[in-house]
Amino acid sequence: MRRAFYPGRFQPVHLGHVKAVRWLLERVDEVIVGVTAAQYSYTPENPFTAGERIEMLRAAFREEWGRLFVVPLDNVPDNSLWLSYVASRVPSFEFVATGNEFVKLLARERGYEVLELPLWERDRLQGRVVRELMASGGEWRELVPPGVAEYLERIGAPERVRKIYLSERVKTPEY
Ligand SMILES: Nc1ncnc2c1ncn2[C@@H]1O[C@H](COP(=O)(O)OP(=O)(O)OP(=O)(O)O)[C@@H](O)[C@H]1O
Ligand SMILES: NC(=O)c1ccc[n+]([C@@H]2O[C@H](COP(=O)(O)O)[C@@H](O)[C@H]2O)c1
Repeated sequence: MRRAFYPGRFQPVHLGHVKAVRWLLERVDEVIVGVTAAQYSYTPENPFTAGERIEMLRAAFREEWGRLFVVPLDNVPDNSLWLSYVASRVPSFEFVATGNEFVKLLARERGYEVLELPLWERDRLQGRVVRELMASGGEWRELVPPGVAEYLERIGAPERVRKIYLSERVKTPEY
């Protein structure tokens, strides 16, 4: 059984994540999706709770669900201990899948094989862009899977993100 650990904050789930998971499922049998920074919510960087992010993942991966483990993981203060902590919380894995250079470094130093994820349309397919579009009243729906857009509307996500950005005085760029 070939398993990859794929970490991300999923704030929110977007079409880049969908591409990444499908790409991975062509190469491994199962993917452990680590919902990181699980202890954070209602902040500009992390507006959604871990539970909400898990609901988004299910909406995005209904067909693939049987081959995924989705595990919420708090961030830990000491980076050198992060992957040991992760290994104690999730099913066993041999690969770490990421496009993030820092995660690659930590993984290689712990002896994991890294699956380097290609990035799709990175200028627009990133969580920060989706959040900023929500905050500024822009068109964010086309950047996420339809089921995720529906879910985000249902929980009032654009309104939440706008209020968080306003209360934290986060500067939103003009789109
Ligand atoms: N456009 C994309 N194409 C492929 N993989 C992506 C894309 N965007 C993010 N990923 C992958 O998903 C993981 C990170 O997910 P995460 O939700 O934390 O990041 P993000 O979309 O860059 O969010 P943020 O802008 O909030 O930091 C990384 O391994 C990254 O390589
Ligand atoms: N010390 C830690 O807890 C630690 C270290 C590295 C990455 N992480 C998490 O993994 C995520 C990796 O995803 P990104 O590719 O978005 O950076 C980070 O956003 C972070 O939440 C946590």
